[in-house]
Amino acid sequence: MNHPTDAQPPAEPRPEEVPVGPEGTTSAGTAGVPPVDPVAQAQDEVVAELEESLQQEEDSRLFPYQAVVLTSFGGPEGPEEVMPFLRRVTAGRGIPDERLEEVAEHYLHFGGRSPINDQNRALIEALGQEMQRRGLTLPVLFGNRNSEPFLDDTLRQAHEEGMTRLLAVTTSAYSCYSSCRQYREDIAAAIDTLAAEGRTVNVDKVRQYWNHPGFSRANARLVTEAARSVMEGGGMPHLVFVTHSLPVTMDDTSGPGDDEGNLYSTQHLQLADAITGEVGATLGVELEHDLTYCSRSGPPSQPWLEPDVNDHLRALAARGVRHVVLAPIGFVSDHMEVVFDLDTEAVETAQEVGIELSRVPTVGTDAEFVSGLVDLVLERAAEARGEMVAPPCWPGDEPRPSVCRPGCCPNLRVAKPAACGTD
Ligand SMILES: CC1=C(CCC(=O)O)c2cc3nc(cc4[nH]c(cc5[nH]c(cc1n2)c(C)c5CCC(=O)O)c(CCC(=O)O)c4C)C(CCC(=O)O)=C3C
Ligand SMILES: [Fe+2]
Repeated sequence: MNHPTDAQPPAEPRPEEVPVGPEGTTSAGTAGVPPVDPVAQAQDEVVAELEESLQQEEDSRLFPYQAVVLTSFGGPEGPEEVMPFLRRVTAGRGIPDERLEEVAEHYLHFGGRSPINDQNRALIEALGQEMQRRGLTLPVLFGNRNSEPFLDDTLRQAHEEGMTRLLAVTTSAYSCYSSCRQYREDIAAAIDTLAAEGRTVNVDKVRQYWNHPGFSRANARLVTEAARSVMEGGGMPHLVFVTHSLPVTMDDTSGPGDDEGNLYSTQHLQLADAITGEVGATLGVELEHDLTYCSRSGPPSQPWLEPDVNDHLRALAARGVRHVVLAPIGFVSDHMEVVFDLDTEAVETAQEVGIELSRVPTVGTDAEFVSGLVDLVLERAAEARGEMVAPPCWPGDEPRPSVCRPGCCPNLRVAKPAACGTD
């Protein structure tokens, strides 16, 4: 470990503190060995002790966890992986074949390689660096739901190395079945697979972080930068926020219970409003904004959240809007849904209708976001130790629970066990 720069230098030891060697002699003056300066040696020992106690104190900030697991969707990394990946994602889900072939085309258009795993490896690297900077020594592992490295393999490897209490950080910020419970079901399935091999592993999860400032404020800053450069070019930006569409029934049931619901769309609307207010205040203008959706799938007869981002760009153009800042607040990195559905399709639509589109980057490995994830890890560890925590929130003052409540964001097709919750 490096010496912490802000630590006090060890005090000069007094003569009576100079340690005594095993034979009852101080090491100075031992015959045949060059004389050792007893003061310097004592200082070294004091430093070593100090470092050890610092180390223990540091590790206790993450107690009881032995590793963080970045838990993500996964994606193919070569053309031969595309169809097996898509079949895994859609198993038992009634996605029409035409839709699968169409999605396979999107991947093949990029050489059959999704950027998502590389982006997650970069995030793991950034998380590791930020933890190291703060003197936190936990390993950061990688486990996917739909592609290698699979979550169960990662947990098995961790167990083989003696780790049994892990903390999942997912690459999904909001609340709905696809963004939360489905991850929890896949974590439970991985835990079950290991249990069948006689291995016991516990996994907790950080709260959904749509309103953790590390995520929300980083998004606000990125949108501000994009809007500012449109204004510097003489345009008036119209803010279009975009997220993954869902079947309306999935949005209706997102959240703590049937009577509440619509948590997914509500969270996005609240964040879009808050960011718009923030950008406007920073730039000294009143900006218009809307929330739109992308990446719809499922049969046409099934209603999904609307408006589609492409339809909305056409409608805005018809109203005379010329400059759109497109903010993909629903996504954490520039993966396939962003590079295809937005940077390919939406960009084409904008060109067709004469809109100048400036696409805001996703949070990716933004330092504020990465630092926020480390804060979430520390927060969850403190919570697991039974300490009082004051979870920071923006917008609003309601953090999502890190242990999901019974029945939240239900699986509408089959009931399955889910980890990190009370049901
Ligand atoms: C809310 C949400 C997120 C955001 C939260 C999160 O990040 O988890 C997300 C992320 C992602 N979705 C992804 C890919 C896919 N999603 C699909 C299908 C679906 N997604 C849904 C929702 C979401 N999806 C839904 C309701 C479906 C319908 C079928 C079902 O109910 O499951 C399909 C099947 C084909 C199709 O229908 O398009 C694919 C291939 C990738 C990987 C990208 C890459 O490879 O770079 C990522 C990050
Ligand atoms: Fe998806």
